[in-house]
Amino acid sequence: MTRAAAKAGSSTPEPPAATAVPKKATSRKPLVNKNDEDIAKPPARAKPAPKTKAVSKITQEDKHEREPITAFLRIRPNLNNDYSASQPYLTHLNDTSVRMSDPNATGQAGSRFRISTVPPSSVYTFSHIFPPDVTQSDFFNKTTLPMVHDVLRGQNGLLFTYGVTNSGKTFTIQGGNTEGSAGILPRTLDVMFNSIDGLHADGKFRPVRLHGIEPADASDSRPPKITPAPAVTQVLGQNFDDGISSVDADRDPTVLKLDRNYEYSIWLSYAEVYNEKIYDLLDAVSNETTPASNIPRSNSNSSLLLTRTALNLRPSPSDDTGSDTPGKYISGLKQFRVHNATEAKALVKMGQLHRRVFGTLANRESSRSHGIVILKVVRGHRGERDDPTALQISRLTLVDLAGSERTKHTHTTGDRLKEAGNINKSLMVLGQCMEVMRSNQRRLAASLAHEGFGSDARMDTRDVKKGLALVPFRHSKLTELLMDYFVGDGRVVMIVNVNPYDTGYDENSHVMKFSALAREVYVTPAPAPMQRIPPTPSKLLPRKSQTTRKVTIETNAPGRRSSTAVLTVLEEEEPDEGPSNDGAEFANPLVDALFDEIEVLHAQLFECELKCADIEAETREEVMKEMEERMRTMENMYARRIMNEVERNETKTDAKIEFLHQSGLFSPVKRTFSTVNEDSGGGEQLSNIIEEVDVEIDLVGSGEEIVEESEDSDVADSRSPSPSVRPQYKSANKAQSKPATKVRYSMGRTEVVQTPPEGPAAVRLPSDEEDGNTTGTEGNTEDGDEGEEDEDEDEDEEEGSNDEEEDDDDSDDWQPEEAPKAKPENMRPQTKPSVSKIKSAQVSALRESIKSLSIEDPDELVAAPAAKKYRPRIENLDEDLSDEEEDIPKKKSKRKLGKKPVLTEEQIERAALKVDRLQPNGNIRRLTGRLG
Ligand SMILES: Nc1ncnc2c1ncn2[C@@H]1O[C@H](COP(=O)(O)OP(=O)(O)OP(=O)(O)O)[C@@H](O)[C@H]1O
Repeated sequence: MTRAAAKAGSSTPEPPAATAVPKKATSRKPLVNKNDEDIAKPPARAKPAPKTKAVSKITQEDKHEREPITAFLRIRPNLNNDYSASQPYLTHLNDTSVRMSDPNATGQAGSRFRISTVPPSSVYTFSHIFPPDVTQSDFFNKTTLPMVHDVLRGQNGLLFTYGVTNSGKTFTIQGGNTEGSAGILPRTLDVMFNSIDGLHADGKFRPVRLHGIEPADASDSRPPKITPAPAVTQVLGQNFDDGISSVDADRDPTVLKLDRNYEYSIWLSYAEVYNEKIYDLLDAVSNETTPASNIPRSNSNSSLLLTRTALNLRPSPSDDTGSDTPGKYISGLKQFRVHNATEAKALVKMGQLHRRVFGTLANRESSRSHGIVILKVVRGHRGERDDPTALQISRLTLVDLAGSERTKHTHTTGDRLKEAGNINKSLMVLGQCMEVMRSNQRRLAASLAHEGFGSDARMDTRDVKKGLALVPFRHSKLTELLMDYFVGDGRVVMIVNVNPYDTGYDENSHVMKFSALAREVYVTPAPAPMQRIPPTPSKLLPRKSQTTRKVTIETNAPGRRSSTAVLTVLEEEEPDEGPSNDGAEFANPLVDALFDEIEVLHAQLFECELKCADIEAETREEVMKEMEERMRTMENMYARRIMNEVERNETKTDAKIEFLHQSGLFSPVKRTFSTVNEDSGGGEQLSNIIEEVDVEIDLVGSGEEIVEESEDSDVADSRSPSPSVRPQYKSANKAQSKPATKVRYSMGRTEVVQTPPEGPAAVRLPSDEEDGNTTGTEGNTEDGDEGEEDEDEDEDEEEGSNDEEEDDDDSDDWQPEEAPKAKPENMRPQTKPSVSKIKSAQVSALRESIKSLSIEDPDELVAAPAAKKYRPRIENLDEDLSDEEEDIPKKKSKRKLGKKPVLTEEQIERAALKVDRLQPNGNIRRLTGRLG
């Protein structure tokens, strides 16, 4: 853009704020475009020759009302309840304002960590807000119909949709496939052709550049050939005719009332801006370099080379119009004269097909390019048909912008990153242009509002304009192409599309901010100027640069086989003719460099934000993992502690139970005993041996308690059940000086228990082996020797496993505070010599008889190897006993017992006889039974 153009662009006058409008504004002429009579007497005829461009511009601007860019908001419905889980972050306050609240900042976790600079809640105002349930027809009538009317009366107009991906931009422009869902573009075509019905011009002239006109070819009046290249249709596997027949099914019946003295011809072009290059979507796709055999068939992967050429923008010569209105046109863009809406819609359809074929994301619905449809209306008075200077050309440009989301939200890389960068660049530049225009307009308004004298006197408006900032239209193809609208060449309407259920709150906030900014920019919707015959356009220079890229197309049309094709797209660029040959444009390298710098800084800012977000996410994850690990460790530790505590308590309880058993406080000791049935006649018959006798040989049972002399305490001592008992016993005897000694005979084994006269001071801890012996005996009597051995083996195994368990447990279990060592001699229990020698002799004899039962060492029988593990701390045992005596479960008496020696029947018999002989009236209870 030239400096002059930039100045002109930035010189849009002040907004019509009450304070900013000088008295001069009251003398402005009414809007000429509102009156058909004004159009009938176009300004070109009466236009005085401008002395200078600047003066001319000011004059032209001052003639027309300025108005802000109109911004409409359209809220997308929640289709198919896709976002049922989320709440919309837009609240529809009234027809013009809406509140936007960050869903992450409403007291939920994470709001403290928001890195977004976007405020959590803001109210935005629009010219009108359309709720999700607005119909396409209503929307069109309120947003676009007035503009269509203006265009047909000679006024230029620009309408563009702005919003993030999936917000409904394409739906708004093109519409859907269902009845009544036609969008703005097809409805515009319908209304235009409905309105000019019977008013078609003969088409002697065609429009060129922005405002130019030239004699038309005869071919221009023929209907356009609406057939995409065969390659394209075959690639897509679609019959294009089907598409055409369906385009006109949904028609808008609106008819606008026009001045019937005028004739009209309508011309259509369709371009796209992709990767900062402009392509013609209605140009025939060339595949000349590809042999016909290479045309891809269904499901084939053969490559097809398609070529298209990128077009340049050229400044529209000012002598087209005689005005200095700047602006650029797409050089070489094809335009077709369309005779009816159906024809026009078919062309649009073909353009969309090409857009899809050449799009890098051909299989996605998302538009990554800016689609631009330009409708030109050539209007001439019936009486001046042959006078080209009486013709007026107006333009309506409809732009479907690409999604405005940033790269960080789309996880774009490689080519997509470049593509996204270019989309962002053009939208960013659009925002910058608006920003600069707004600030220029404010400065100008402030200067015009200034009142004063001398040095304080109001500056000359021309001087103020010289100091205004340059609007950077040239920095993107999009703004360069649309710049003439912003500098006073028509009305501008922006449609903001928003999907309030989408997660892109930040992105939508930027969209809203952009719209707020746009609404503060004023444009001058001047009527399109009248024409003069332009000079013949210069010939195109030979093509220069080429780029190729691969595009993969997949089709999945319903009812058809899916097909895949790989295309090679050759994109050529026409040589840029450089700055305008009319001298209207020159570049300022410093400004260019500064804008480039801004872009670089913006890119760096994006990068930094992205990195920050990544680092934050990583840090959060690390912290979470560490916390989880710690929690797990603590959980395990506490679980282990609880287990240890439980085992310790169990051990303690076991020890107490054993202690109670031994101390006789808990229950009578029951033991099994096999003996000879007296009734069998002398005990000769083994068959009469009692199978199971619950016998307690209690030598004290009938009141004959054998209490040994202190000198015989060795007996008791030596038969102490477990070494572990001894210190306990000893300590108990310290308190109880007169322990009683009980000798028990149980199933061929003898045990002598020191029982203190009072309380449970004397302790004997039975071993598992002991109890096991009892069980084993029961089994033996039934199964005989063989079974007995098996049983023993099984028991051995079980014992082994128990021992293992116990050993394992030892590591975690409660440990005795102090393992008792050997009992010192002088600590042996002392008993009073209060028992008769006869009884003592009887005991000795009994012992002898037991010895004779091949039991070498009776101590072995009562040894309690496992007792070492269960050594209760007896200091507090009395208390514990009193507390827990009641709770001791009876099943404890059935603990698994150890192995014991087995007596033969003969031995049992002999022992029994001896016992009988010794104590014929003794307390031996015999219960009859049988063996085997
Ligand atoms: N108002 C609406 N009513 C019904 N469906 C809608 C509406 N708006 C959008 N849609 C549907 O939502 C989907 C996305 O819309 P669309 O393609 O127009 O989004 P977009 O903003 O153009 O996306 P992109 O920028 O990626 O091209 C489409 O399926 C479209 O039909």
